[in-house]
Amino acid sequence: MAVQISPSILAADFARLADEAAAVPNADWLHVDVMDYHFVPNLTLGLPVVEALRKATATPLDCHLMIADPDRWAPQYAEAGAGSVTIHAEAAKAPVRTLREIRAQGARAGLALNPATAVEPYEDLLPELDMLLLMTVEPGFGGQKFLDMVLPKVRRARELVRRHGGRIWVQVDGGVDAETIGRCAEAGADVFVAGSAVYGASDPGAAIDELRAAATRAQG
Ligand SMILES: O=C(CO)[C@@H](O)[C@H](O)COP(=O)(O)O
Repeated sequence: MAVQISPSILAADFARLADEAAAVPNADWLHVDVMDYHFVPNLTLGLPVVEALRKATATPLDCHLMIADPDRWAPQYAEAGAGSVTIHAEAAKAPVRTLREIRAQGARAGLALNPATAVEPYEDLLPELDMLLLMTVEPGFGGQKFLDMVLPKVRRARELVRRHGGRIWVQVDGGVDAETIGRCAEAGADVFVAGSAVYGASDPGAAIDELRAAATRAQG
């Protein structure tokens, strides 16, 4: 599948979110990290900001819920207009119901796995999914170093997805930059979240072009 780049607004200026969204017109998605001080030791934003961003940009929102009770809140993010809503396997208590509710609201449904969470136990959930998100840092903060140990899991996820028809996107998130993105693409990822590498660059749009080119080259 063609490479997709999803810049993470966690690395953007929160006081100027509409401008920051406008600074990346070539992004496929805008990655919105929702954190609640419980599932991760950080707090970011919630539904009102997602609703406001939805009106401020035409770029679809890729909401990644790092929250303790995704079963309660995920459908509301889809209802608020997110194009994709991803819940964590480690937090969801009723993932089948929640993933179905996300889809019923018209959004794509994603399942995220922390670096130490294996993908194989979730094979039976694949029919409920549009995307698997493999964290390549421990969730909670931007600007961390990419964890190479996740790359074999990216390969295994791609193989599982292939056996189930190849329809599901494989997203990587954390420490993705112009160097690490090639290894992720080569391992089978096709959707790339990048915070610091995009919003830390002097020209965020050019940084996206560079990431896309590096991933496309590595896909071969
Ligand atoms: O979900 C997270 C962190 O928990 C990510 O989306 C980060 O925001 C990515 O930031 P960089 O590692 O690219 O700076």
